[in-house]
Amino acid sequence: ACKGQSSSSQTGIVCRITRPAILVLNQETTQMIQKAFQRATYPDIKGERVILFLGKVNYGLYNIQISNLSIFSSQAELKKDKSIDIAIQNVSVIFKGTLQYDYNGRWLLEVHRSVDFEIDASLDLQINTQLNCNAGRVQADTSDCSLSFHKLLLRLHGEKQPGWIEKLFTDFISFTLKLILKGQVCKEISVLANIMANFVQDKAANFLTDGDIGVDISLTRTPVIKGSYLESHHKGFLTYKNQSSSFQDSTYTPNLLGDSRMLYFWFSDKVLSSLAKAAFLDKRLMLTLTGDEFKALLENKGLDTTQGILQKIFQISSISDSQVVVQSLTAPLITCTLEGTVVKSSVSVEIQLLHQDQAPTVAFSFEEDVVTVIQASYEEKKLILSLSDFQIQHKSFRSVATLSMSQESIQDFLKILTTMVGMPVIISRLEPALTTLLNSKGLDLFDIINPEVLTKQGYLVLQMDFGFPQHLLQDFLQTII
Ligand SMILES: CCc1cc(Oc2ccnc(N(Cc3cccc(OC(F)(F)C(F)F)c3)C[C@@H](O)C(F)(F)F)n2)ccc1Cl
Repeated sequence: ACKGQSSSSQTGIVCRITRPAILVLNQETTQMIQKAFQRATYPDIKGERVILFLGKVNYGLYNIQISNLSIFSSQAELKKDKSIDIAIQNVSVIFKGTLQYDYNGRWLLEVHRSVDFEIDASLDLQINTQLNCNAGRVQADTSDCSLSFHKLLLRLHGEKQPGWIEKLFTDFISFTLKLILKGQVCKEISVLANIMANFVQDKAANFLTDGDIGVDISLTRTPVIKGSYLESHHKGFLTYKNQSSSFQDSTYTPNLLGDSRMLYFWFSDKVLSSLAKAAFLDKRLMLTLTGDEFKALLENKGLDTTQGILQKIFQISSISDSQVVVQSLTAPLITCTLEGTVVKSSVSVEIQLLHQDQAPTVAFSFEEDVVTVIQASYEEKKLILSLSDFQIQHKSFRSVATLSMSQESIQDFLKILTTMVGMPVIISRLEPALTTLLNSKGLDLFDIINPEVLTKQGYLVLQMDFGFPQHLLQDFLQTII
């Protein structure tokens, strides 16, 4: 994916990160830069020079290590259609090591000296990061990485340092050191940037996978960088048992999302529909109530179980050995509208009699086509689903017992049963199940601020602010030695 930008970019999901988010994420830049300096290795610097009055001098700086590092500040800004420019000021770092030099002194006396040194450096870093697409994954290109030095001083331990060393350092060694620093630090920054990009990609893929159900989040195009946001476009195709199904969708246009909230996720409703289909195929859209649960539900809705059908039901099936099975007969169809998420599904409800030594038998069963309109919200780290509208289309009813009621009154009763018991129990089971699923992915660890779930014709938008995910950074920093 991505190479050569297939024109019909079938985008199912768009993630937009805006400037306010970049500022929050920038708070952790210093930790990343520190990590890069620490990971970098500094090769020995050896050489020989002819020094006035000393003749040929062999010298070498060995075992160069960082002894301490502090970073003053960093800024990040988005450069339209180009890169994320990160400027880091006043990195002050002290290197420690051993300087060894030897030369043939007067009367051919050989001089070998080894003295510990400290190099006191202060510098600025500029990293202009480009985001590319590589095999459907985000790739960070930080090759435009430059260091500018304010200060680079050599201090020798012990005796006063001979003038010629000072001159050698200033004229030559410092030049080599700057080259080495730039090369090593920028290389580590590139390594870390790509480890991080892979980390996010893998974490995101895991986020959108549960068992055999997954979402293909490979990029459909190179991430877009504008002045006030950056965004990535993903397929959003369903993968079920490793089969991927696609859909035609490129109804996304940038004006559908804003740039005042930190984070936006745009989902085509085809993504939601294919997830519902996978849940159906995975036999997740079924609910079983024990007879007792069913009776309790009826009672606390004030339904009289001594009248009409209910009386018949409880007459035939002694409560304890019966169960109610509710399930989807087809994959629900999900579409998004201004009113909310519309779920069309055909549902069957069976009241089964349980027997000791044989399969349950069905005492009553009925089928309905149900259309529900649902609004979702996320508060106190819990998903909340509220039903705003629904229609019930009665389809069929079967009963082992002969009922002395008209078809009409049976249908009315079933609609009441569905409305007062069926829907609420499905919602009340679905909310915690989805919340548990999200939390199993670690969503509850994120500090999500005032999340909103909006639906428009054909798509759903999640928009939110967030506090820096420290746990994610710690996770990430663990993955790198
Ligand atoms: C889990 C959020 C998500 C990530 C997706 O895939 C990717 C893959 C690579 N990068 C991204 N980015 C968006 C993003 C934003 C916020 C969090 C996040 O992942 C995570 F941090 F929550 C965790 F899962 F790792 C990913 C970044 C991409 O937009 C950019 F910036 F690199 F261009 N998303 C696709 C859909 C969804 Cl809902």
